Amino acid sequence: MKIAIGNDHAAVELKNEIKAYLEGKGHELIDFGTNTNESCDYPNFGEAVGKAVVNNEAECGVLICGTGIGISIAANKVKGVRAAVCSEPVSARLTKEHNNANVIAFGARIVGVEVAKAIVDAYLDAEYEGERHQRRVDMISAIEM
Ligand SMILES: O=C(CO)[C@H](O)[C@H](O)[C@H](O)COP(=O)(O)O
Repeated sequence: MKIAIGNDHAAVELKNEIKAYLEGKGHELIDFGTNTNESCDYPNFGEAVGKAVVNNEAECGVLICGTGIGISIAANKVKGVRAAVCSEPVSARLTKEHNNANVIAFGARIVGVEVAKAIVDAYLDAEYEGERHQRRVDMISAIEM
C-alpha cells in the first residue's frame, strides 16, 4: 500500500520507527517530513499529507506530532480528509470500520513505539464496513459543501 506520512519536530524518531516498520511490511512510504529536530509548524505537514491522500498520491496517511491533535486538526481542514487521533488500537480499528478514516494520527509524547505499531496495524488491517456508516460519512462530507 502507498502511505503518506508526516510529522513535526516532536515526532521525528517515532516517525522513523513507524516508517521502517511499515516499509518492512512491504508498504511504500511517501515521507513529507519533517526530518530534523528543529522546531517547525505541524499544520504544514498535516496539510501536505491530507492533500496527498485526497489527490490519490497515497491510499491513506499517518500523522504524528506531540499529541497527534494539532496535526490532525490541520489535515481535517483539507476537503475529503477524515483524520482520527487514536492512542490505542481499538479506536484505530473502529475509525476505519465506521468512519472510513483516511488518515490516522497519534502523539509521540503520548504513545510509545510498540503502541504506535499496534495502532497502525489495527488501522491498516481493518476494513470499512459501509452500510449504515455510509450515511453518516456522507453527512460529514455534506458539511464540507
Ligand atoms: O499540536 C500539538 C498539540 O496538539 C503537538 O503536540 C505539537 O507537536 C506541539 O504543540 C509542539 O509543541 P512544542 O512546544 O513547539 O514542541
